[in-house]
Amino acid sequence: APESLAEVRAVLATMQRGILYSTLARAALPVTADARSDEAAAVRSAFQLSGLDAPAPFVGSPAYPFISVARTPAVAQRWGDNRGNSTGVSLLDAYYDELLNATARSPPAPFTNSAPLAAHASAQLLTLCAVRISKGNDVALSKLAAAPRTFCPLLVSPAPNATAIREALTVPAQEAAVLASVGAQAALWSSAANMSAPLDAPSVNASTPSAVVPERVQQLFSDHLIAITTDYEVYTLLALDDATLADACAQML
Ligand SMILES: C=C(O[C@@H]1C=C(C(=O)O)C=C[C@H]1O)C(=O)O
Repeated sequence: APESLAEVRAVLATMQRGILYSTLARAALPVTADARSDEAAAVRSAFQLSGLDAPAPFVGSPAYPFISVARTPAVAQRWGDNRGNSTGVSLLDAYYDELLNATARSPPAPFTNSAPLAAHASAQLLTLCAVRISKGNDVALSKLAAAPRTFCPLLVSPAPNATAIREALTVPAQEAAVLASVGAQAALWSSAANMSAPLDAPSVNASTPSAVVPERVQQLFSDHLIAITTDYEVYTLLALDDATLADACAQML
């Protein structure tokens, strides 16, 4: 049987912590224009050389293609997202063209050999993002197992409607909870601790700004990770083979 949704969400929460820590690690390193384009090229080719970068979205099972495919309106619509909120770019491009520059409030000046460290922090961050997205597979299977009456009628149709499937998979309250916790963690973990706070109720020194801009970390999740994770959930259900689908839907009868 698939994992429960609660179990999968606990894994997503753990991935989120890893993504946050990698964001903080990268934010502690220099971001110059040169370093940015050199690093982008190095990280891009590392992902490609890994052999896991597929030419089309969602081809095969490796996690990596999701971060290098531009989420154009056509791609978003293919996975049932008609809300017109496609970014038009890949996560990788958004990271190097926008997010990296805007996330750290005051990156340090370059120092000898800072470039490899910075590239490694980014590669780790992007890898964790790809793994987080790949968990959409488990999320979708647990939702199907928990609510066959909702999903089976949508899936057995000869021409399944991606928009209806996406709507059934989308949980706005959970998205809001994820974004709230991302914002809180980004602020708390990158700020100076309030040393007089009680141990069981940590807080930050409000007079010192956090090292990263929480809204930019939330943007990584709202514009990219949640959207692409949901794409992969839709893909997973559309790609189920007949035997698996019959099995999942048998209990409904
Ligand atoms: C991953 C889930 O599915 C969707 C995507 C979410 C996410 O990426 O965090 C959150 C809620 C759902 O809209 C989930 O329900 O947990």
